[in-house]
Amino acid sequence: MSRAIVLVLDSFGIGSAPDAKKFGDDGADTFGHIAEYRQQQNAPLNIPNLTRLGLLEAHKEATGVYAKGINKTEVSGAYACAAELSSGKDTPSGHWELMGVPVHFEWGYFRDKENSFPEALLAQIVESCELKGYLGNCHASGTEIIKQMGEQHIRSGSPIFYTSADSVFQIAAHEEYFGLERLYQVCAKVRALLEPYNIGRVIARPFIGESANNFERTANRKDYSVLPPKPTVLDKLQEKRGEVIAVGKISDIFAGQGVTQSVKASGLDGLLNATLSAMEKASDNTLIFTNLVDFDTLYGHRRNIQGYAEELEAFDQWLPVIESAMKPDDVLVLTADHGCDPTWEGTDHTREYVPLLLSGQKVIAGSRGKRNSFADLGQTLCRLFDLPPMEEGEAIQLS
Ligand SMILES: O=P(O)(O)O[C@H]1O[C@H](CO)[C@@H](O)[C@H]1O
Ligand SMILES: [Mn+2]
Ligand SMILES: [Mn+2]
Repeated sequence: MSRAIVLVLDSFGIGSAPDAKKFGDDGADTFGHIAEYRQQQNAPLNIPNLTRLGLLEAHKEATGVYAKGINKTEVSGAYACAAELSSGKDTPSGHWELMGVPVHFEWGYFRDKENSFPEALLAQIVESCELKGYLGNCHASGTEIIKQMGEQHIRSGSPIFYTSADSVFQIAAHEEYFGLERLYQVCAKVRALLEPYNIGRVIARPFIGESANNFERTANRKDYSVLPPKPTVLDKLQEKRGEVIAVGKISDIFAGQGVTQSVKASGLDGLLNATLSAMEKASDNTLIFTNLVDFDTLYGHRRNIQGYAEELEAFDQWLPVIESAMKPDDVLVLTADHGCDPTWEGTDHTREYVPLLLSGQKVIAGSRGKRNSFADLGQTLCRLFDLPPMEEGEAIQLS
């Protein structure tokens, strides 16, 4: 009997995927470009533990070249790169596919950059949420739009609606002036009104502060996702009386489906401390599933290369701590849900390969090649937990 600890470094892509061109992302490489930037700064990325677990080799499998400036070491884990089958490069699709359920249908999108939302929908929202009006109604970066419209929002009481290349409806509002609970209520209503539009997520984006110079988003972000289209590994494990401990955003991403315990935490240290406490308590037959959101939200979307690099170095330092909390049969998995290259144009995700780095006492080191789908991880977990196989994905050989 085993336990698996799956850490999703949200947005940590390792090179443009075979179908990246379709997304305008040919040449994107979140990891490779961060490494290149740091080499140019004469401060090469210091990630000895990720390197030991096979990150450099997985990136080379994906791109054909080694990331710049990083010293190679002997690899002690199994490593692969995986392409995505799902139609979109969004967070729910990436996570569901990792758990064995790629998204084969097309999401609805609000593609217009301005006046993005249909008028009929906006009218319904205003009426059912008893709003005076709304601001935004465009594609935007969440931190920029609160700078631009936050003060007007406080004066008018109208929430800020925006979207992106993802299938999302995002609502920013001030935690105190508008009220956090009221924002959540509005999001829940919008979630229901979006039914005919096939939209993946509504995201509540609360913020605090008094003026454009000091508005700040808080950890009270909440995602209202639709249910995964089919049962995932989480459901299968739960059926077999296994435990699924979801840390951070994971429970929201699966709309609670298949989760037996949800632990909320924020920040890299907060999320990894919560993961460690789960590792201390969890019995056999448990999946501990953690999403590390800051890579994406604070650095990828903000196109903050140096911030992303430092977060990677901080994460690397955590790895020996996590490894020392592992039991002999535990398997640790490091992966990602899509890319978000901080050197790329715009502020959206990038279509990339993700790393699959598997380690633990029973894992034999070495390459596991290029995988066609993130769902190979789901199939691997099914085998590890002795569950019936998923419809998609090929299990990765551990030993
Ligand atoms: O710019 P912010 O608000 O961080 O939003 C980003 O986060 C959302 C979820 O990943 C994406 O749709 C993108 O728009
Ligand atoms: Mn994501
Ligand atoms: Mn994102």
